[in-house]
Amino acid sequence: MKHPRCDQTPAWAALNAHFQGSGRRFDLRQAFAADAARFDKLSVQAPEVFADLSKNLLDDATLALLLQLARDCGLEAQRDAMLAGEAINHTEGRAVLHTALRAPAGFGPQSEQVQEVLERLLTYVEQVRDTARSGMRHVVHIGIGGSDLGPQMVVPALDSFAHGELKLHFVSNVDGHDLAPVLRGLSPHDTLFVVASKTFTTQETLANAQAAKAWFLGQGGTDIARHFVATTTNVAAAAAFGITTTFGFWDWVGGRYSIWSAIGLPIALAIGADNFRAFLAGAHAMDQHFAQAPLQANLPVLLGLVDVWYRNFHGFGSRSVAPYHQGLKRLPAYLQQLEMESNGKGVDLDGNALAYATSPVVWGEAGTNGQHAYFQMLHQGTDVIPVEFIAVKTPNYGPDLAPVLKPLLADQHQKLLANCLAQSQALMQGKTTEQALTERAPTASAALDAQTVARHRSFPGNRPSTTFVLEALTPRSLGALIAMYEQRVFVSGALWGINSFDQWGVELGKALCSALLPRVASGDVSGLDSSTAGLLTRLRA
Ligand SMILES: O=P(O)(O)OC[C@H]1O[C@H](O)[C@H](O)[C@@H](O)[C@@H]1O
Repeated sequence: MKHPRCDQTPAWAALNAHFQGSGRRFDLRQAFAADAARFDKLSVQAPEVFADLSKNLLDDATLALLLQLARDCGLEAQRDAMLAGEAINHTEGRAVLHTALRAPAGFGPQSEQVQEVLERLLTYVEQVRDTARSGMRHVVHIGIGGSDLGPQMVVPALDSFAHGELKLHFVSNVDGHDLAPVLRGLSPHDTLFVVASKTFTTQETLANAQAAKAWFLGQGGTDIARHFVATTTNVAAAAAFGITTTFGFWDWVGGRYSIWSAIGLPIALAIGADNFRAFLAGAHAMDQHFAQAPLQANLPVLLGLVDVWYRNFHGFGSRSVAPYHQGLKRLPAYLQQLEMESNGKGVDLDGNALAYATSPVVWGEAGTNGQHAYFQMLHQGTDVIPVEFIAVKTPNYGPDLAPVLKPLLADQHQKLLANCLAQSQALMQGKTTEQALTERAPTASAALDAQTVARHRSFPGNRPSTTFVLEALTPRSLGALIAMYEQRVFVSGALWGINSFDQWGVELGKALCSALLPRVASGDVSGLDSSTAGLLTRLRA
């Protein structure tokens, strides 16, 4: 069924008028002063994730119009079509059913095959974990993009749940500087290689897998069948490569949504079967919330609506993610693929060029590190960049924490939380020149007059942010958090009327790379543009 594109709806026109009127002049400070209940009204408790949306540029009228936009675009019907397994990835003729991977047995589409692989995978996982001390203690996961970013993000995030004897390594880049240092110091007899590729055709992954296999045999390794496993939808290609132990998944799982499939093998190896099931269960709980909660209390829906409000009306071009948990340091990279590969599209479902913006740039760094690098721009730069803070109430430093560290790290955790709160407060409050004038600036140049210094030291404020709070970073809460982001990306994509589930934009570079590869070897630059020819010649010289 066809649904109206956002810009073809009455709500879109009404939002435009509202933005041109009071919407663009909205002031957070006044909104908080005028309404003591703002936090209560604009915060949502979803499964495992509490979200404070109150520091966003939203008033009742904006929210009502955004919810109307969701209805005008048939968001609920679009959501239900995805969850029911309709082929909503229409350019590839595929369903989009990553939600089926985390549903309990017997629930929804594809359950039987999902459970069959999951059981086999988790049985294998427990065998490897049980014998890690005497068997394979190192796992080298080889994959890229959606076959890498998820495990690479989640394994350190859940470090305190990890098997003490198993060490996980990740190799993705075709650059040998990725593989070489990982293999240095490893020995084939206690190393397991996991070759992860949905298609099993990806240049980088196949090159690294070939090199790993050659290294394994060269170092005296013998049992490829035991030391190499593949996670893929292309079991035949893995077999042709010489890998007989394979855990499959299906074309209705997008690469960037595949963390819940066999691609999650390294996560399951690290945290074990029960914790992996909890990770899936957390995501399923968020799916149920997304499927059932009324739009105005539906967290992924509200987030997606705010994204559209900022991108298309305020014109904000990027969003920064600041997880205040070191374990989540790879979350921004994970979210980059999730959001920018999904929604970085320029045509609607019928292939018509869009007259409005789609995916913002998503970027970030773990807090507090980012504060000492680019937060300057967030506070005083000329662009308004909404920031997303993630705070975790209760830390977990894992087993065997030295007793002397306990009170010290408890204190550090308080500092971490205070920093997180201070940043969103500072973005919102800002500081006027008059306020700055009342303060002494110890490092200010004596040659400058006070007014000039105060202008440099003032902050515009009224800069929006969202803060998510998790009780603790656990397999379950992390599963829910990731699912929340996935569904939110679905929401903005559905309103924009784009296909969030293909990625044709990565193909041209791959094709040109294939054409250039023999030229890099031969030096033949005939017919190339002068820049490419000049660079190629220089790189070969
Ligand atoms: O899993 P693979 O088939 O090896 O693909 C790995 C990655 O490469 C592609 O270029 C896509 O842009 C990604 O969506 C995908 O996750």
